[in-house]
Amino acid sequence: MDFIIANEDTLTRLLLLLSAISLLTWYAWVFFFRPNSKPKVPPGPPGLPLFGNLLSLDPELHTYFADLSRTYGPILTLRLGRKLGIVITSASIARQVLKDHDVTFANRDVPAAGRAATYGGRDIVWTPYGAEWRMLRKVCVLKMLSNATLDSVYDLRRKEVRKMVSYMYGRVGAPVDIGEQMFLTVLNVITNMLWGGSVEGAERARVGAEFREVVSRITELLGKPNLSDFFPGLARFDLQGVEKQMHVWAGRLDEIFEKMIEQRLRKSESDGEEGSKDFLQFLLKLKDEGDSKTPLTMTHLKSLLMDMVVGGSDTSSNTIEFAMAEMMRNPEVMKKAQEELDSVVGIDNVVEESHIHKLPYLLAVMKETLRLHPALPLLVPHCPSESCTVGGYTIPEGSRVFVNVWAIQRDPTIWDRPLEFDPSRFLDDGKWDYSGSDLNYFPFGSGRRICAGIAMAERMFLYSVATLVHSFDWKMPQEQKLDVSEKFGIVLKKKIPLAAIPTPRLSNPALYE
Ligand code: HEM
Repeated sequence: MDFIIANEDTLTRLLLLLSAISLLTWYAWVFFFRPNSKPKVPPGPPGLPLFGNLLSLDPELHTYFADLSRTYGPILTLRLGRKLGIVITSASIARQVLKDHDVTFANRDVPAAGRAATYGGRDIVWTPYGAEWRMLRKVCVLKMLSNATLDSVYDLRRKEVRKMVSYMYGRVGAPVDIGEQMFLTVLNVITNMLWGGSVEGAERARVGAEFREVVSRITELLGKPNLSDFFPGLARFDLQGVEKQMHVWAGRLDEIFEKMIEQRLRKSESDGEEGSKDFLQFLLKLKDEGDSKTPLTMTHLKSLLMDMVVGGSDTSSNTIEFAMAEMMRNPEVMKKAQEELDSVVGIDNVVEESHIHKLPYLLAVMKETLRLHPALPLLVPHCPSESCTVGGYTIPEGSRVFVNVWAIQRDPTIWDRPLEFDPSRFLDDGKWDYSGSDLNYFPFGSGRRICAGIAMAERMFLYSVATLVHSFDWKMPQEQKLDVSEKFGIVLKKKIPLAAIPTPRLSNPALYE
């Protein structure tokens, strides 16, 4: 009997021991050895409780992010209050986001400022990927930004560019603010296409300066880190006043839109069907026709006008300003561009848009300008609609994804002498284009959310820059240094505006009329 009891004791101890060993083994497997089924979020700098990395953000986000990537690698995490920011700084990871997982990342993380500027985010830029976005984009691309429409309104571009040349001719010998003049020109082209509105004479400078300030304030607010975005619970307090300011600035544009729409409706009533053929007229007609599935509403209509004015103006004019500054800083580039123009256009002639297809060097100047100074250095932030694995890490649903195209296009492993402005790197082969298919060079973005205005941007840039450098030689006022440093915003701009002195190159004063 004693023997049986002793054996039972041993058995119990043995069972207990085995259970303990199994438990320990399971624990070790789960916590130490089992591969984690979900990869971790990317590494990133340590942050403070609650605020994370918010307080250490540098206002020059594009250079700050590039610096961080040198420590934390091509995909890194920033804790921005309650939101995760993911920064991507390599072509291969950018490809995964914008191409391989295109649909997952086709949404935007709409900032409070964006919502305030666009009637609740009802425009192309901020609307989530889906039927409404497709409808808006189709309307714009087909009816305003297609090559066919752009061909049909060449006269508008010509009129505005000639007006600018004539203004500059009148100021020969004195500095001209090139960014301001280009902004006015692009704005007049856009508003002419929208509702036939262009301003002349003294009004041109006044209205243009006002518009420029409004657009510049709007893009500044869109690029500014805002607590409302990082602590959604605090959004209704608008602690930094970003939304309030945005309502003021965007409200100024809204007043203009309202006025134009009202005028147009009155005119349509009196003229009947026969009326203008501009984009506003087309949109009003489309709104009235209604489409049962995804109708265009008045809110959509106004937010499209907002996209065209804000998205199309200083992106193009800032790029042209950078190009002029880079060419002036690199006189051999300016010389080559002028020689090309002289041989294609001639010195006793004016540039026409039909010439631009015959100017490969100028096209290379545009590509090189957009490589070094991409107008949207972090694109427009994307946002995954569900958690997704990228570069071996998890990007959680709802993160704000910054693709640092500015840094990728300066990557020394891709680009030889990356900081040098050398358009000839784009001459040898047709390898680099604006399609976004090569993620080493994608100044207009890539994938579904690629820029909707590439054709227009290309024409405006090439035609305007061709005209500026064909018509004039340019120099800096004596006491001023030429500089190409940048100021971050959702749209990159020159820190110091370029004011340069034009000297006529063409023989006949009639060519400046
Ligand atoms: C040099 C000039 C320009 C550059 C470099 C540029 C670049 C870009 C970039 C990088 C994006 C974001 C792509 C992404 O997030 O993946 C974008 C979006 C957009 N751009 Fe442009 N852009 C320029 C001119 C224009 C013009 C002239 C217009 C129209 C008049 C325009 C309209 C738009 C619109 C509507 C979007 C939003 C697209 C969407 O979310 O579906 N852009 N642009």
